[in-house]
Amino acid sequence: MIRYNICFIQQDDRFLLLNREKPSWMGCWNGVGGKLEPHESPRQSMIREIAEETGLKAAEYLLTYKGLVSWTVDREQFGGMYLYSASVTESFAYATPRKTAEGILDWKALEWILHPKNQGVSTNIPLIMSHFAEPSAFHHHCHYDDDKLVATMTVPMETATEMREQMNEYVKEFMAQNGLKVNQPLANR
Ligand SMILES: Nc1nc2c([nH]c(=O)n2[C@H]2C[C@H](O)[C@@H](COP(=O)(O)OP(=O)(O)OP(=O)(O)O)O2)c(=O)[nH]1
Repeated sequence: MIRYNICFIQQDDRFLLLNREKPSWMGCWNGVGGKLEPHESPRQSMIREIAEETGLKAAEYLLTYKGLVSWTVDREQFGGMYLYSASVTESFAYATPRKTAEGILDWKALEWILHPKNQGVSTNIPLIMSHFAEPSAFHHHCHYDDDKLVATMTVPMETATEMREQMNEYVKEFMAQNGLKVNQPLANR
């Protein structure tokens, strides 16, 4: 059910974003991350993805678990990703733009990422990142209809052990509140 992870690597007020070459993501700046491999913990997977996509080693940043992002699409698909931030020290030099096998990496200012008219970042990033300064982990859910983001919610997520249960409950409540129906129990997706 939660098959992906994503990390926003931070240095001062800028974030290292990836513009993937994959047709589905092209032209869209997003965090670093990908799919969890079987038997990997979310954190192990995040460290592996960061290394694969940026070359950064675990000793070079401080990884913080920020919560969960999930989405429902056209009342059919349901997906989720573990959310992390990573901070690198002020003095750490990581030159960009950098062309990698996945696409282009570049530092982007938070102000640019959050700008209301910015269409160059993945749609839900400004919403996710506006909660980044909060000290506790949160769950952000978004619903898309016909490729448009039509409803979102953000709730605090207190403990990792309650995470999956909480997520299902919140999503069911959210779907009901918005008059949306899913055809199968969310847990089986
Ligand atoms: N901002 C944002 N990111 C998303 C959403 N959905 C989603 O999969 N992502 C993230 C998760 C991953 O970090 C990335 C997907 O990358 P990808 O398409 O290259 O993943 P992949 O399955 O090929 O994984 P991999 O080969 O890199 O292991 O995008 C979304 O709705 N919003």
